[in-house]
Amino acid sequence: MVNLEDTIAAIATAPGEGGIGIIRVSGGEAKKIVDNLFVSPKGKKVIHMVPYQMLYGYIVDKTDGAMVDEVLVAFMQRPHSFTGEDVVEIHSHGGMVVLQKILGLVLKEGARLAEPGEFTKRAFINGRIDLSQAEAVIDLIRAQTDAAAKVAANQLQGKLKQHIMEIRQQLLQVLAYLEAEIDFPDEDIEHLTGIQLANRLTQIRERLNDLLARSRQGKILREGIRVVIAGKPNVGKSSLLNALLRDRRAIVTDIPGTTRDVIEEVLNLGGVPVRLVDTAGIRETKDLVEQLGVEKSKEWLEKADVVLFVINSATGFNIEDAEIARLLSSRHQVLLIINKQDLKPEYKGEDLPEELQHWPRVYTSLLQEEDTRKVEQALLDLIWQGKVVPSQELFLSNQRHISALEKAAGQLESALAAYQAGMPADYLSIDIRGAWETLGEISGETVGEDLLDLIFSQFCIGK
Ligand SMILES: Nc1nc2c(c(=O)[nH]1)N(C=O)[C@@H](CNc1ccc(C(=O)N[C@@H](CCC(=O)O)C(=O)O)cc1)CN2
Ligand SMILES: Nc1nc2c(ncn2[C@@H]2O[C@H](COP(=O)(O)OP(=O)(O)OP(=O)(O)O)[C@@H](O)[C@H]2O)c(=O)[nH]1
Ligand SMILES: [Mg+2]
Repeated sequence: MVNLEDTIAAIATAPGEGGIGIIRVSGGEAKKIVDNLFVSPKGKKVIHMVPYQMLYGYIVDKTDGAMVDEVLVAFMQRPHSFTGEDVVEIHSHGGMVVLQKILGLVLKEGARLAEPGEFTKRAFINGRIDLSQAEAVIDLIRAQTDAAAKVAANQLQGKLKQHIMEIRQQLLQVLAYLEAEIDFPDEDIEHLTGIQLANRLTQIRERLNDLLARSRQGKILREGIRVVIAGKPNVGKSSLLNALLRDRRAIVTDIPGTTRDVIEEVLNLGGVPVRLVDTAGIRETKDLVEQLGVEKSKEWLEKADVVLFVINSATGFNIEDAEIARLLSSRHQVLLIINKQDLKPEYKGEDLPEELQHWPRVYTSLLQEEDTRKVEQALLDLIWQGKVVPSQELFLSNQRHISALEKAAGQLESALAAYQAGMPADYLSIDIRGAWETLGEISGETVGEDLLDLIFSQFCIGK
């Protein structure tokens, strides 16, 4: 456990070529420490820092009186700062030597180097933000697409926090009624009827389920999905990869067995980070290298979220395709790509086995640009399953939060079941209290030190 009494400091900007760099100092001594290093243009040593006003001057190394850099200094007075403590920022030139030198001087004045994520951790511990907002900070920094950044920004704004607070409040109210029931069963105070109680619990559970439905999308935007292109040799898998990437990434020839190794690329599909994987055509083969490729294809199929299963209109669905279909399980989402339609436009998949008929499908000729867009649209439809939540309502993407919501929904479910089985009030209250506690894990009110440390250690230094 790190000491929160210390004044901490770190370089907050990315190391490298930036024009300006920021050293952040937070804690009780922040003002004094920077004051000791800062000299105003008139040579004044002890300066008056006005909160939220930039001061111009120099950082001077007292040991030799040398000017280290020309800087701007900003002071944010507690509790009105990111961490809730006094924060002073030194905005210097961006070079690493200058930044390290100033940081060194700040440490010499008595600050300690901040742990990764310690500024944000302090913001959390001082009640400036809840845990879901702290986690949103990491997500925002790591976001790879616009949409993922939007989800994180919504969460940082406190939209999830708000829901969790309200739901926990509702649970507490129900608990209060139950306690009254348990403690003063005969007295003339307001009791909930059994039906009212069940209604309230059902409402809360519905609210949790509604949040969970939205979280699926948030998670996709945050983590992306893995899309594996599979099929027998020569059906046009690599052509599809190239078309989606708008790039000649993979070798395409009319020789079956062209692709030997998996090819992985990242694609931004309407804001969804898609990890697109082209695989070797799956077939029985005597060629050792190809065999290894086929093994790898099968391994990747296991890991796929979505499979683009490519078949060839000219040959129809044959025994080789059937072998590959057997490798797909109900866990996979499958989009059938019925390719080479230019060779046999009348083929409409009529020979597909009954159990595969329900898969969504696209008819393509990959020699045509607009068919690529048809594949993209079908893929997006499959990913979103026709439900697109307005972007300002997306604020849930983190598996930790999703698991807690699922657990809480389950606890309410079992409270309802207990009610239906006619169990006594104190029995119900155990599950309801459990749900209240589980939701507190999202906001961070009921999590242990270990988990906090784990979460904040994922941050970068200076955040
Ligand atoms: N220079 C700089 N830029 C930055 C940050 C920073 O710390 N320093 N941030 C750091 O992540 C982000 C901005 N986040 C911040 C969050 C709260 C406060 C803050 O001082 N809040 C006070 C005052 C608000 C007000 O005046 O209304 C408060 O909440 O009381 C500052 C920055 C991004 N840009
Ligand atoms: N006529 C026609 N030819 C296509 C179409 N799509 C791909 N091809 C051709 O089919 C051949 C095989 O394409 P690839 O993309 O290499 O096939 P693949 O599935 O990756 O094959 P392997 O890597 O061997 O498994 C190439 O000559 C492509 O130009 C299409 O829609 N129509
Ligand atoms: Mg290929």
